[in-house]
Amino acid sequence: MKFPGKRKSKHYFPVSARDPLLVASPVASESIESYIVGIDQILVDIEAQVDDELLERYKLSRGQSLVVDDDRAEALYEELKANDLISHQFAGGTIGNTLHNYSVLADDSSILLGVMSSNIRIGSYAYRYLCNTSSRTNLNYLQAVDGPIGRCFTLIGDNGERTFAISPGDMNQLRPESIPESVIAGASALVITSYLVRCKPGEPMPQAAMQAVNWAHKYQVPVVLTLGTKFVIADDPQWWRDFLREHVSVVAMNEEEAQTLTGLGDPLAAADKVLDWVDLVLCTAGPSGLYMAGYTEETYKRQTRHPLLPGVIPEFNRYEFSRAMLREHCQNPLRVYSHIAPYMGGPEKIMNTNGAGDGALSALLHDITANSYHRINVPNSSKHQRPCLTYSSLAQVCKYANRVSYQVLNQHSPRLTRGLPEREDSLEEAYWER
Ligand SMILES: Nc1ncnc2c1ncn2[C@@H]1O[C@H](COP(=O)(O)OP(=O)(O)OP(=O)(O)O)[C@@H](O)[C@H]1O
Ligand SMILES: O=c1[nH]cnc2c1ncn2[C@@H]1O[C@H](CO)[C@@H](O)[C@H]1O
Repeated sequence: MKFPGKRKSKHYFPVSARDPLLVASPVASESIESYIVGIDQILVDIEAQVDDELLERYKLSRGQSLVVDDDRAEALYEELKANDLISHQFAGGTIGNTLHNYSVLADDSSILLGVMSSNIRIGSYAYRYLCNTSSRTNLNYLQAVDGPIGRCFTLIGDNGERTFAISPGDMNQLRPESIPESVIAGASALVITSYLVRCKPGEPMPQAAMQAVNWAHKYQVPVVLTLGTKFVIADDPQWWRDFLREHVSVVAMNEEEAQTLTGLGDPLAAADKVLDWVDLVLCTAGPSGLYMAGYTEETYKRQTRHPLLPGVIPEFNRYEFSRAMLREHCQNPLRVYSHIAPYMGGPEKIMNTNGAGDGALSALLHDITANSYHRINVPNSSKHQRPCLTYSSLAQVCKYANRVSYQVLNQHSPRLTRGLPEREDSLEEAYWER
C-alpha cells in the first residue's frame, strides 16, 4: 500500500515513505493486506474519432452509453474499420478501469469479478483485456464463458466528449455462485456500477451483483456504487433512491446522473440530497471540477483554512478539513462538503474525457482502503480513536481525486499507465526544499 500519509499541502500524492507510526509498529513488516473488490461487465473499448452525423445515423445519444444489437454493432464496426477511424483499443469497463487505476495508485491489489472467454487467441479482445490490466488486479476469480467479452465503441466527438455503443457479448453471464464469499468478506470496499442491471431478461448479472451486496452487508463491507449513465437511472429513479438507501454507503456520479437521481440541477444541492440516503458522495462536474459531501461527528469537525465558498449552501466548505464517517457511527452527524476546481484549470488540450470520473473514484477508494490498512495495522493510532471512513479530510480527497482526473484527461486511455509523479512539475523547486 502506497500511503497517503505525510503530504505537502499544495497537492496530493501517495508518498513512498510510510506513516511514521507504521514504521515504528512491530506488525509493519508482516502487515495485513487490504484490497478492494469490484464487479464489472468485462469490456474492451474500441476508440474512434467520429462526427455527430455518424452518431445520429446509428441513433446514439451524445455523451451517453447505449446498448446496441449485434447487427448495428457489426455495421458500426465495419464502417469504422473501412474508414480507418479506429485509433485505439484498450481494456475498459467502468469498474475494471477503477480497480486498475486503484492498483496503479496504491501499488496494491484489487480483485475483479466478471466473465472471461475460456478460449483466448492472441490478439483477440479478451487477450487485449488481460494484457492491459494491472498485474496488481487479481483476475483469478473471473468466471469462464464460451462466448466473447463485450465491446464498447467509444466514439469521440470534436470536443473530446465520448459516446458509448455497447455490444454486450457474454458480459452479463456472471452467475451468483461465481461470487466468492470470502473475497467479499475481507475487502475494504465492494465497488459496483448501475450498468450491472442493464441486461436482457434472464441474464444472471443482476443476481450476481445482489449476491455480492448481501455478503458485503453480512461482513459490514461498505458498498460503493458508481452511477454509470443517466439513462439507466432515468428508467426508474425511485428504484435507485431506494437501492441507495438500503444498500449503498458511497456513491460516485457526475452532475447529469445526479440531476436524474434527485431532480436537482445544481451538483452541490444534488450531493446534499443524496446524503439523505448514503454516507458519502463524490459528484464530478466536468469543467466545474468536483464536489464531495459526507458526514462527520459534530465534535470532531475541523474548520477549513481555505476561503469559504458561495453556493446553494452558503459557505458550504466550512468544515471540509473533517474526515468522512458513516452516519451510523456519528452521535450528532454533521453534513460536511467540499469543492475543488479542475487541477491547473484543466489540461491545455483534453485528449478525451473518457474515464475522468472513474479516475476520481479510484483516488477516493485508495484513501478509504488506506484507512482500513492503517486501522488494521496500527489500531491504537490516534487516527482511529473515532471510526472514520476516509484516511484524509474531504478537502484532501478532493485534491487527490481531481489530480487523478487531470492525469486521465491528459491521455487517451481511461487507464493510468503509471502512478502520479512524486514531484509536480508545476510547483517551484524551492517548494520541495521547504
Ligand atoms: N472540460 C474539462 N475541463 C477541466 N477539467 C475537466 C473537464 N472535464 C472533466 N474534468 C475533470 O475531470 C473530472 C471528472 O470529469 P467528468 O465530470 O466529466 O466525469 P464523468 O462524466 O464521470 O466521466 P467518465 O464517466 O468518463 O468517467 C472533473 O471533476 C474535472 O476535475
Ligand atoms: O454498459 C457499460 N458497462 C460497463 N462499463 C461501461 C459501459 N458503458 C461504458 N462503460 C465504460 O465506462 C468507461 C468510462 O467511464 C469506459 O472505459 C467504458 O468501457
